[in-house]
Parts: sequence; C-alpha cells; structure tokens
Amino acid sequence: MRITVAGAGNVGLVTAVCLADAGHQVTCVDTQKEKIEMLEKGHSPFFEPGLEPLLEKTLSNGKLRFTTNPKLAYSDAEIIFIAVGTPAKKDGSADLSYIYAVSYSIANNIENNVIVCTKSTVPVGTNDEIKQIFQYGKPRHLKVDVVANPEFLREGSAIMDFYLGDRIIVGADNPEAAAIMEQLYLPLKIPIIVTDIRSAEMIKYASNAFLATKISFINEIANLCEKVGANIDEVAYGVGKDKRIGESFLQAGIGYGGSCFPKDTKALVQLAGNVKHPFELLESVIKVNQHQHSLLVVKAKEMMDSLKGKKAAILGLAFKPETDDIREAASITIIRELLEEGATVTAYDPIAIPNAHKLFGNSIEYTTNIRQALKDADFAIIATEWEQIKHLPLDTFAVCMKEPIVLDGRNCYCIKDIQRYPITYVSIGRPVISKVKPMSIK
Ligand SMILES: NC(=O)C1=CN([C@@H]2O[C@H](COP(=O)(O)OP(=O)(O)OC[C@H]3O[C@@H](n4cnc5c(N)ncnc54)[C@H](O)[C@@H]3O)[C@@H](O)[C@H]2O)C=CC1
Ligand SMILES: O=C(O)[C@H]1O[C@H](OP(=O)(O)OP(=O)(O)OC[C@H]2O[C@@H](n3ccc(=O)[nH]c3=O)[C@H](O)[C@@H]2O)[C@H](O)[C@@H](O)[C@@H]1O
Repeated sequence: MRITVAGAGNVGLVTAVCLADAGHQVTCVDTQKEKIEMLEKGHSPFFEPGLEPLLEKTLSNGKLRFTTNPKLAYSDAEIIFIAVGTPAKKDGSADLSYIYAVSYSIANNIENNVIVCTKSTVPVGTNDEIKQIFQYGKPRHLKVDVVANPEFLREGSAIMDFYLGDRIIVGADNPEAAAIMEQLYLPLKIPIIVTDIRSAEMIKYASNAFLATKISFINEIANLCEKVGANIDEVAYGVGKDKRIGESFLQAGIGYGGSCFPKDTKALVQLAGNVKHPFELLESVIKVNQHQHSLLVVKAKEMMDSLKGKKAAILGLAFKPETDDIREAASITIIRELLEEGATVTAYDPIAIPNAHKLFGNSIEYTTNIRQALKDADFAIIATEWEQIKHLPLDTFAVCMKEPIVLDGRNCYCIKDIQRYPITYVSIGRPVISKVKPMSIK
C-alpha cells in the first residue's frame, strides 16, 4: 500500500521503517527540515536500538522516502498515519495544535480517498474533531475515514514492540476502514481489537494511567517498607507472582519519567475534570511520583545536613536506559534541587549528554566516564539503571569518591554484594547499609 506517516519522532519513524520493511511504499513527512535531511542520509535524530539498520535498508531498497513537502506526502496516499507530538500544556491538558495543523495540511493536499489513522495519543473526542476538519476542509468529491490507532511502543525497545506488541487497537466507525487496517496489521500476528473511536482513545490513556499507577503504588509500598523494616525486592517479587497482579512494572525507584506517563496522566486528570469527574486516584499517582523524584535529595540532605559546596555525581540522565531522552526524567528534578542547595554536579550518561546540555548548559559538568563523574565526589545519586552502572565493580565507589556515599534510585545492586564493600548505601525500600559513619535515615 502507499502509506504516509506524518511526524518523524519515535512513533512516526518506527512506524515508517517497519511498514516499509514489510514491503509497503512509505513516505515520512516532517516539518523540521534538518531532521528530514539527516534521515535522508540514513541517520536517526535520536537513539533507538535497531532503528538505523532498518532505516538504511528501507532507504536503499527504495521502500522509504522522506520529505517536508505535504503535497508530495499526502496527494496519493492510501493510508496516512498521524504521529505528531501532543505535549502537555501548562494546565496539564494535551496541546493539540500539531494535530489540528497536520489535519488541515492533509485536507488541503489529498487527491485520493484515504484513511487517516491517528497514532498520536489524543484525548477522547479528538478524532471526532479531526473528522470535522476533513468534513469541511477536504475536496468535496473525496472520502476520508478517520481511525484511532493508538500506539503502545516503549522507547528503547520500540522496534521489538512494533513486531511483538500485546495488541493492536483499531477504533473505527466504518467497518470497511477497520477491515483495511486489520488487513495491514494481519502479518504481525498480534491480536487486533476493533472498537469505536472514543473507546480506542480511552484505551491508550487508561493503559498508561494504569501502568503509572502500578509504579506509584509499588513506590509507596517501598517507602513503607523502609519504615517498617521490610525489603521491597522480596515484597514486589511475592506480590508480582500473583498472576492477577503480574510481575511487570513493580520495579520501585525514584519514579517514572519520559515523554508519555507524566503528560498522559495529567491529560487524563484534565479530561476527567472537564466532565466533572475528579480523578482523585490518578491525582495521587502524580503526587506520589513528584515526591519520588525528590526523595534522594531529601535523604542526602538528612545525611549530610547541608549540601552546600558538596560535589555530587549523578549517574544516569536518561529517563530510562537505552534511550537518550531526558524528558521529565527524575535526574532533572534531582539536578535542579542539588543546584538550589548549592551543590556542584558532575553527571554521567553514555548517550543523553547532548540533550541534557540543552537544558542545563554549563551549570553542571558532564562526562561519559563513570569514574570521572565519581572522582572526589562527596556522594553519588544513581538516576538511571544503565548496564554500565549496574556492572560497575563495586570497589570503584570507594576508590574514586571522597566519601563513598551512594544513593541508588534504581536499586541497581544486590544488598548482599554491597555489604562486602566500604560503602554507605541508600536505595529504595531496602535496608540502609552504613559503612562510613553512623547515620539515621528517617
Ligand atoms: N515516544 C513514544 O515512545 C510514544 C509516543 N506516543 C505518542 O505518539 C505521539 C508522537 O510522539 P513522539 O514520536 O515521541 O513525538 P515527537 O515530538 O518526538 O515527534 C513528533 C514529530 O512530529 C513533527 N511534526 C509536528 N507537526 C507536524 C506536521 N504538521 N507535519 C509533519 N510533522 C509534524 C515534529 O517536527 C516531530 O518531529 C505523541 O502523541 C505521543 O504521546 C505513543 C506511544 C509511544
Ligand atoms: O505512551 C507512551 O509513550 C509509552 O509510554 C510507556 O513507555 P516509555 O515511556 O517509553 O517507557 P517505560 O518503559 O514504560 O518506562 C516509563 C518510566 O517508568 C519507569 N518505570 C517503569 C517500570 C517500573 O517497574 N518502574 C519504573 O519506575 C521507568 O524508569 C521510566 O522512567 C509505555 O510503557 C508504553 O506502552 C507507551 O506506549
């Protein structure tokens, strides 16, 4: 089929390369000229494992092309995927300006009947608004079907998630359009669930909100474990073994970040508020997460009285491993609060430094060498569970740091292993290992 994907972000690019690799003729359009120029040369503008090889393959076999030209992109497409951003506005609601702009652009440039399929995460009712744009904006003789097709891939494993997703949601009013989408996805052998459009939109928000709830729930249990002398590793394992609960998303830590959970939970709270249904549970999930981001700075302050003039090593900037994305990462809150307290910061990350530099400029130091970050540090905070950090020989902390005080926001190390080294170790929901000097963690 002739497919166009609007938006060359994570979702758009992964959709484009995977559909091109499946043999479809795919055009990916973006408004950012620099991005498109990079992509035409086979370079991805962000880090995503496995993306560049597929990009090179599909470019070289002529299945994929890039453009900034909407006429070229939309005029003869049979299916158009919308994968533009829907960032949070100041009040937490979703900013739909890119969705509206791309819809007008499609309406103005199509020359064939087409299915417009929304992959972007949009509040319930948005696809009805998109339909209105086409109803009044498209050439009269053309037929446009709007389908809600939310995306569930994760950054860092996006390609694998495309091929091995748990389900594909197709929200459609027109059974013919739904059938064409089912046909497109059939080779993936992933269960396809066809719903009405509004339910499809809600499935996406409910899924992200539920996963965020699981994380905040286990983080609250972890905080409680610390107070009552239990160990979250054992608790989460025991709880997760119940198949009704499930083992995934029970990893306690310094909270969720990224471009989606924070924005989508806030957008759902806003959406609920709009229909006079205060979503108190989700409001608490968000509050717990904000508290969790600051937790280790609070603990560091308790341990050291004042952080003024202290040298902090931040290990990990990305919101999770295998990505260079730092949007809403816990590391951002931690660094801001440390700077406010008068500490100096040296941050380690294997790939996210260019993005962090855009945010923090020269207010902190950066390194891709863990030992360099730890050198003469008064304390270290682990914010991302990169393999490089997890596999660091544990004597490195005592060898490199001025004071081997490690606050581990991702529970990277086994408590038993840590006990063999002269390290003071504070993690999430587990016993404190105090080797340097006696201290009380409240
Ligand atoms: N990042 C992720 O892992 C996931 C994201 N989503 C959702 O998918 C959507 C896209 O997310 P990302 O790919 O992360 O976004 P992004 O913000 O990284 O990329 C969006 C791209 O759309 C382009 N764009 C904006 N207006 C355009 C227009 N009129 N025509 C063509 N291109 C245009 C931008 O220049 C940008 O390159 C969001 O709604 C997000 O919530 C859903 C699942 C996973
Ligand atoms: O809508 C989206 O954009 C996507 O959001 C998440 O994907 P992503 O944000 O890429 O990453 P996750 O692996 O879900 O992790 C999100 C955050 O939760 C944290 N997390 C995750 C799992 C866990 O047990 N504990 C925990 O703290 C991670 O450290 C990370 O900061 C969802 O997992 C995807 O299904 C969804 O498509």
